[in-house]
Amino acid sequence: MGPHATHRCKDCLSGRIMSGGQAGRSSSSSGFPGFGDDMADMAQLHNGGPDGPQAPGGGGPSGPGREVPFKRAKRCKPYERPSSVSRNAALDRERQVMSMPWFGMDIGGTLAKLVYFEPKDITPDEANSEIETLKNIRRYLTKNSAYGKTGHRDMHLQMDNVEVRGRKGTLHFIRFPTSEMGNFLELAKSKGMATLVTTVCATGGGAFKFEDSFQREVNMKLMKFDELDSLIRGILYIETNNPTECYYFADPTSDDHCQKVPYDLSNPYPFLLVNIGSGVSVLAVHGPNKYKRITGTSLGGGTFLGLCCLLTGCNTFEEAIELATGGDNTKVDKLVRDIYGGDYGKMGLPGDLVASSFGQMNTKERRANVSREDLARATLVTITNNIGSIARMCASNEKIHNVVFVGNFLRVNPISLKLLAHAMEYWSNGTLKALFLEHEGYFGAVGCLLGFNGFLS
Ligand SMILES: Nc1ncnc2c1ncn2[C@@H]1O[C@H](COP(=O)(O)OP(=O)(O)O)[C@@H](O)[C@H]1O
Ligand SMILES: CC(C)(COP(=O)(O)O)[C@@H](O)C(=O)NCCC(=O)O
Repeated sequence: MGPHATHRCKDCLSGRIMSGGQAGRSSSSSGFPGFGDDMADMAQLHNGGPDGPQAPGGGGPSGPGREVPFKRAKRCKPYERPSSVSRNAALDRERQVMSMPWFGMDIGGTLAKLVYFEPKDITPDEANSEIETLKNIRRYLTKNSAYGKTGHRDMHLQMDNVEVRGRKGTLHFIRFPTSEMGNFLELAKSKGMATLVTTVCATGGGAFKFEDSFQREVNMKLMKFDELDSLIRGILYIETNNPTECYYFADPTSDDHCQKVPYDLSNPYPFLLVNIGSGVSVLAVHGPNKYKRITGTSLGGGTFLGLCCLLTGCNTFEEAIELATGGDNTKVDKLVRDIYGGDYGKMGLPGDLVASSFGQMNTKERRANVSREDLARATLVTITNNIGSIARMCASNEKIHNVVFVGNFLRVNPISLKLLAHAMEYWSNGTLKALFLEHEGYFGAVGCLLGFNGFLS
């Protein structure tokens, strides 16, 4: 290592997922420490090195997981002082990233999640110099709860008085269908986004798929982050900032006694993380920067919605859940008692256990007797039980007791929450605990918004 080389790969520093507050506002060239000349280089490292962004942590579809620390260790390299050209590029990048508005975006297979940071500590000087477009965008986002036909702000999830990149403010949570990306970009353009120098922190498959459209339509650069890194970073940040984020269900099968109980996740490791989005990823998390993707399944939230639309003619997730709420899956599924006439005692299988999902639907008579509601319920139970079963096996293999379920499949979906809670407890004789988080599908978006803090602290 020469005199200008310092070994400062982030992986060699102690694991730190930081809240923005840990980077103050007054000691770098930009006034934001941690966003100094080396930012672009660090960003390159974070994104998987000069060869481009890193792939999700799995070893291929449903394949064996690869240890993330191993992958990173390979990238560990001595820091070299950037040339003046790359220093200028880094400064440009820094200016773009630090200029408001600040967004974190997770563009998934079904939903795009947009987290907007509204600064509340604006000084009079800043307010005076703030351009009108920026003020309008802030007003538009924070005064409305619906955007166009399909954009929604989840006001109940809003987080006030939080610190991001050293600034105090409010986090707003917005979602829209990924299929509406074209309309979103048009709306953003109509609000003057293209006239701002903006870099948006982005994650999820869509950060790659739509990168060119963002540049072309709204002159926005996407700073890409890996979705699983972002997911974990977001969970740790939100959990730290919201004391009532995590909960479990006591007595999940009892209509009368089931209740949501807060759970303290401040010492979370190890935990199994099951992200139920369009598809499902299962991770074993041992530390802020130490996790592996164990497996995944393509039978996820997208499958539930797709099958439900096919079977019932419904058109939205909300409609699908409403139908399922009024349905009875035992008219569709074949239970152990339908086969045994009761329990299969020797193997400990109770009579009311589903033996075969949709197993009754092979006869005309049965098909004639099921409602759309029953079909929706059976679809929901099938997908949920399958995920529960995979989660349980993974937890048992990894010898992990806490299983944290996230992802928008769990949105407005108490049936699946309770089924998962029951399944974990019942099949493990009480050794596994299913935990849930209030911000269900927004962790990736928050995590990538915080991205810099993760490696510049
Ligand atoms: N309003 C909604 N529209 C579509 N799907 C929804 C909605 N709310 C919840 N979901 C469920 O959430 C899943 C997407 O979850 P999410 O975590 O956002 O994953 P992704 O990143 O793959 O889009 C859908 O497949 C569906 O099951
Ligand atoms: C490819 C994905 C990581 C994309 O994430 P998503 O948009 O579904 O949240 C996810 O859909 C997944 O892990 N699918 C399962 C692939 C498998 O292991 O079979």
